[in-house]
Amino acid sequence: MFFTKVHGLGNDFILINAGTGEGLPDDCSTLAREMCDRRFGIGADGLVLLLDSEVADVRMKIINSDGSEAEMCGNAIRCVAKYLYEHGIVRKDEIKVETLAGIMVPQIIHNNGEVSAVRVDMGVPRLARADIPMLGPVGQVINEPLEVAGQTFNVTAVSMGNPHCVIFVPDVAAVPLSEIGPLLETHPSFPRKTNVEFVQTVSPGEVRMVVWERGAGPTLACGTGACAVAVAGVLNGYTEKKVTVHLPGGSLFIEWADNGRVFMTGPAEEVFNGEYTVYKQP
Ligand SMILES: N[C@H](CCC[C@H](N)C(=O)O)C(=O)O
Repeated sequence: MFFTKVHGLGNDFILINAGTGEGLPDDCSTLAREMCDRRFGIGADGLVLLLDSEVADVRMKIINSDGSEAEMCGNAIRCVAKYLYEHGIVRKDEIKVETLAGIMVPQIIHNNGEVSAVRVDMGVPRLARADIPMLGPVGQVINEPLEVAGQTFNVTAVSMGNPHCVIFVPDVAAVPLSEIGPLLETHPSFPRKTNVEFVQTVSPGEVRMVVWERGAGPTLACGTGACAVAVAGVLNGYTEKKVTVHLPGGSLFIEWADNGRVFMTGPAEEVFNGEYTVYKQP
């Protein structure tokens, strides 16, 4: 099985151009867990399968390193767009990608004859509690107290097709991410679990965040998470609708446009190609 290793700001993926899906196992969750294992496999935050689509240029199936399938992935879709363009598979500046969160439209950004970045229309954020999904009364979840391990966090919930629990703090460096992240990820208020973002406002146009991802744990970057953070910042009155989001792996530029849609701009890198053959011991 041939693969390409890609990343967006260090949020890394194994990308397989799978076409009809022939040759893939029925259970891709186990394949993802094995391939993503950083000791016994290739190592990655997730497995991205490119499949034929009847409604878009390609269908993107995202499987986290724990084997769970995600509705959408911001860093991966930038990598997918650049891969499709540079390999001549879809030689268009606007590429339609079918995902469980809907059809996303990454745009190739050129500079000096090269692909310098990808700008993605990430669609309209879902803010109704039921659409996150999150348990509780009808309405939005903005700066709402949530009890975790005897502590109370004020959370803002945003869905970019996948769920995000955003918490503003004075200093992200002081957040015990590995302790609190998994507790929030699996909090009973989130029936499909959630991604968890802690954010420090630097200025109305700049924030710093760390992320504990659903199904992957701490990652260097999260594209949908950066979008959720940008939306939460506006909802709480902390930031403007155009914001630079600094993550441990680098920065993304997010705009919540007047038409209600969120746009994310950032880099995508192809690192190496390989062939994955499982040699089961006899
Ligand atoms: N772990 C996420 C999927 C990957 C999202 C992230 N890597 C991104 O760049 O958006 C989830 O289960 O919702």
